[in-house]
Formats: sequence, C-alpha cells, structure tokens
Amino acid sequence: MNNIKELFNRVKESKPLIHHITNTVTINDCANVTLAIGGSPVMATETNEMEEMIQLADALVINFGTIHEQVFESMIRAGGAANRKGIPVIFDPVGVGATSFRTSKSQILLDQVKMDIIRGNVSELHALIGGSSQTKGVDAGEVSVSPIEIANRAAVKYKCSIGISGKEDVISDGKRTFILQNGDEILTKITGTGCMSGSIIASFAAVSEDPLNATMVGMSVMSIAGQRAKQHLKLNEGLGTFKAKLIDEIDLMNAETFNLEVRIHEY
Ligand SMILES: Nc1ncnc2c1ncn2[C@@H]1O[C@H](COP(=O)(O)OP(=O)(O)OP(=O)(O)O)[C@@H](O)[C@H]1O
Ligand SMILES: Cc1ncsc1CCO
Ligand SMILES: [Mg+2]
Repeated sequence: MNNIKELFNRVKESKPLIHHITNTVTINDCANVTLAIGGSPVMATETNEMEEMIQLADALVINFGTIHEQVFESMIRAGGAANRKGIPVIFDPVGVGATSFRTSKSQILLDQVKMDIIRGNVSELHALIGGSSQTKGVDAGEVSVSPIEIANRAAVKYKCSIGISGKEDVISDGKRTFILQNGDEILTKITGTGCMSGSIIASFAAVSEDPLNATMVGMSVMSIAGQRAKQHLKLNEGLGTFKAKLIDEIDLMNAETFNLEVRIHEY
C-alpha cells in the first residue's frame, strides 16, 4: 500500500467533506467515524438540495441500508452531480440480494451512476454480479463462489474498485487483487462496521487519485481497529465497550500502528 503516512496526514489536513446518503440505523456512527479519521461528515437526503450539497463535497457515500423510493431519487441526483464534478462515489449495496426491490434499485443506480468503489459483504457483491444470493437481511449468507472471483468479476463489470468484507477482506480492481487478514469476528456483533468502513474509505478516496489503495487502507483501518479494540477489552467488558473502543482505535490510528499491524498480500 502506498504512502500511508501521507494519506493519513492529507485527510487530517484537508478534512474532506463526505456527503452520505445512508441508512437510519448507523448514520450517527458513520458521522462519528468520519470525524475520527479526520474527515468532515454531512448526512443530507432531501432530493432538492443534492446538487448544491455535492458542490461542497469531496466524496459521496451511497448506502442502501434503509433504502426507499424518495431517498433513491436523492441517490440518483447526488450520484449524477458527483460524477459530473468528478468526486469519488462509494456504494454500499446493503441488503442487495435479500429483496427484489433492493436488487432492482441497485441495477438502476449502477446503470446511471458510475461508482469508483463498491464495498459490501460477500452475498451483496454476489448478487451484484447476478448470482443467486442468500443475503440474510443485511448480513452475509452462504455463497458458493469464492470472494476472490466475485471481487474480480464485479470490478470488471462495474469498472471500479471492489472491497468485500468477511473473515478475510478481498480488494480488487479486476487487474490486481489483495487479501487482507486483519479483523476479528466481534466486528460482526455490532451493527454497521461495514457501513463505517465505507466512510473511512471515502475519506481516503477524497484525498487521493487511487481508489484501489483507498479501499485497501480504509478496510484495513476498520479491521485493525477492530482487533485492537478487542485486545483492549477487560474482564466484564462486552459489546457496548467494544464499540466505544473501536471508535477510539480509529481516532488513535496512525501510520506507525497501521504498518505494524497490517497483514495484506497480493493474490
Ligand atoms: N468472520 C470474521 N472474522 C473476522 N473479521 C470479520 C469477519 N466477518 C467480518 N469481519 C470484519 O468485520 C467488518 C465488517 O464486515 P461485515 O462483512 O460484517 O460487513 P457488513 O455485513 O457490511 O456490516 P454492516 O452492514 O453491519 O455494516 C470488516 O472489517 C470485516 O473484515
Ligand atoms: C441492521 C440494519 N438494517 C438496515 S441497515 C442496517 C445496518 C447495517 O447495515
Ligand atoms: Mg453492510
């Protein structure tokens, strides 16, 4: 991964504005994690203010978590404006594959908005390449195809960088594929760690020209912070404390810690 120190510094110095159109479950956590990594969050959904908000933004996150018709219109408007302005667009296809509504909306969105990065769990990405999917609500289900193949095919199909989270995270742009071995299962026990990693990826993508690298660094930050937060849990501390410590670890993350902990290799 390239220039970790410079990437961290650039986010902290330029405080990129990350416009999120996201779900009502994890919206506050995404805003706080954006601040913790050094970015500046805004979470606006009114269709009529999308173009103006995008004029201020440095990256756009579109997250399908609690998608409905009205907010979908805002995603189309904001996505179009972001493409015209040339800022990175990050899509989290939450729950795609679980219902036909989500699957068909994702197809319309991907036809109309060029994504720079798509980040999701394995069953969501499997659904995006046309696979029959077992997305269990918003959580990953069983998939017969390997995440490496899914990431490759999705990257080629949508001409963008793909991040698939799981026990091992897989990141690909269709030419190069990387396997990230950080993380801890406890990250799946609180909701929104995938959504939050989208905010971190967007913060890095906003200050660099390399979406594949931004995806790798962003997903690594979440997985490394998760394993460190788990290590720091004391006796009688559980998931509530874990969540607070997770945000602490993202806040405290720097290039030294990152480089010491990261376990990534090219496939
Ligand atoms: N089995 C596992 N072991 C270790 N880490 C995991 C495991 N599954 C997921 N993770 C980590 O948890 C984080 C979130 O990934 P996950 O696949 O749960 O996202 P998600 O399903 O999109 O979550 P959400 O929709 O709740 O935001 C990632 O950092 C990932 O590496
Ligand atoms: C639990 C849940 N339901 C819709 S969005 C969301 C947050 C995790 O994606
Ligand atoms: Mg998710």
